[in-house]
This record gives sequence, structure tokens and C-alpha cells, in this order.
Amino acid sequence: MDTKVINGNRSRPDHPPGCFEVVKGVADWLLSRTDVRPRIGMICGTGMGSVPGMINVRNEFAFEDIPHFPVSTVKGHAGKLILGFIGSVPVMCMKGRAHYYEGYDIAQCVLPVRVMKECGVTHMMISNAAGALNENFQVGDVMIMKDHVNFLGLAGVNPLRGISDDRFGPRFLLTSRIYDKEMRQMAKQAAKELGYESQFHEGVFAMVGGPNFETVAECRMLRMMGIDTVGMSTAHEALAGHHCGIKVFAFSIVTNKCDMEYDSGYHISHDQILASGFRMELMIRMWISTIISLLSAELEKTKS
Ligand SMILES: O=P(O)(O)O[C@H]1O[C@H](CO)[C@@H](O)[C@H]1O
Ligand SMILES: Nc1nc2[nH]cnc2c(=O)[nH]1
Repeated sequence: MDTKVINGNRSRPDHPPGCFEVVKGVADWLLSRTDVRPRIGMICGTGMGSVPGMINVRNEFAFEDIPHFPVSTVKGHAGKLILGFIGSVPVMCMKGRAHYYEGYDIAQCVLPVRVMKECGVTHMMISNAAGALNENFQVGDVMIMKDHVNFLGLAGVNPLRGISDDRFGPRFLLTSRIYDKEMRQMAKQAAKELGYESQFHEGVFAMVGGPNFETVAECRMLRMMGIDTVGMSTAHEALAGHHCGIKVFAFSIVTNKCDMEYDSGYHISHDQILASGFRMELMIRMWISTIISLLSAELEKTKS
């Protein structure tokens, strides 16, 4: 595969970014450079930059050095793909992600998820920094995603749009059970074992296009719709993962509350969001390693 193509101009009409040949080519490129055969795929979002520190690293690649990979331009997203082990579990972990608002096609945004699948990933853990709409959520809390409202997907900005290739998954996909029940159960059990229960919730996330934060009217509308947290990532990745048969687990770290009142003097910035995330990293690391040790028994059972 040609690795010298420049990011942002890497697709050809006969090889669109989401096509199977490109995805397989990227997976083969990676697998030929590592001995790790990953089972868990991780996407670490804003504020989770040090979470991959728990990995016993075997190989690390900058996104820009991986053919076709979308490169993150957002502060706090290192743009590194790590292959290694958490305990005895082989993992593939993205330290940062590229977002739709950075200008990528939605199919390019989910290319790493499909590459994970082709590399052997069976379970995925995705994080996002999000604003809380639910009045009971506090900054520093975590919300396990039970479901999502994908505003982009509903409007047709959907990674499943375009030529349908059965090697990924079906044309028409059932999405009422995207977030794996067993993994959510393990995550709740892990929070309980660690004594974190009071900070953990389960709820509904909304993905919006960004990059602006929401108006007061938008926040009120989202809350009226029953949405608990809002962010600018994850739903498309979860959708692509579910589509290709990966078991998906995702969570929001609550980095801010949303602005529900006019003239409230409310202020939020990406730097504040990053700082809120950093404060939660130790807790998240403990929690994730507990989930992975609970998951490792299931992974053993399905070892090829
Ligand atoms: O979704 P992640 O990558 O965690 O990042 C969230 O934080 C950024 C805003 O501060 C946005 O990119 C939003 O999507
Ligand atoms: N859209 C959106 N994304 C976020 N990411 C972190 N906080 C927020 C927020 O309040 N809104």
C-alpha cells in the first residue's frame, strides 16, 4: 500500500475511505509491524490522555504515519495508536481521535474502528468528554452509555451510507442494542467493587456535530428529549463497531454542566474540559483495569 499519501487527500474514487480494501490494507500494514494480536480496542477521548499509561506498550504509531488514518488536530489528542497489553489482555488503543468537525468524512472518522475489527478486536471501549444535561450529574461523574441519539446519523451523516459491503456488516442494521449489556454490567460491578458507585450513572448520550457548544435553547431541547450527556464524538464509532460485530462499551466523563439558564454567567472552554478530564484519569484507569480483568475470563473462552 502507498504510505506516502498526504492526510486529507488519501482517498481515491475507486477506494473511498470506508471501503473494505483500504481497511484491510491498513490492518495488514499494522499487523506486519507488531506481534500483538489485539482483542480489546480502546478510543481515549478528551481528558483521557494518560489512561493509555496503564498499557505495557509493545508498539506505538503516530496516526500520521499510518496510511489512511485520520489525524487529530485537537489539543489533548496525542494522535498515537498503541499496541500492547493490559495484564495479559492484548489491546489496541487510540490515544485521541479525529472528529467529524475537524473536516473528515464520517467514513474516515470510523476507519480506525473497522481496522480494529480486521486486526482481531472483539470488544471495544470508547470514552468521550461530555456536558451534563441531567441535573443530577456532577462534574467528575461518569455515565455508562446505555443508548445514544446520533443527530448526525439521523440526518444522514452516517458511516453506513454508501456502498454496502457484507464483509463489514448488513445494509440495514438493528441499533436498539448497540451497547453490550454484559460489558455494561461488568462496568457497574467494577465501579461497585472500587467504591465509586455514587459517581457512576447509566444514561443516554447525544452526539452533535460541534465544534460549538450548545445554546441554552439547544440544551433545553436535548434535556426534554431525555438526553443525559452531550458531546461531539462516539456515536458514529459505536455504530461502526456494532455494524462489524464488535461488542461495544462506551462512557461519558462529565467535564462540565450544560448551560440551561439565560444570563447565568456560564462559561466553558476546551481547556477547562481537558482539566476536568485530567482530574478523573486515576479513577478511570482503576475502573478500566478492573473491567478488563472481569472481561479477561470471557475473552479466554472465545480465544481462537
Ligand atoms: O469527544 P471527545 O473526543 O472526548 O472530545 C470532546 O471534548 C471536545 C470539546 O472540549 C470535543 O471534541 C468533544 O467531542
Ligand atoms: N457538544 C458538547 N461537547 C462537549 N464536550 C465536553 N463538553 C461538551 C458540551 O458541553 N457539549
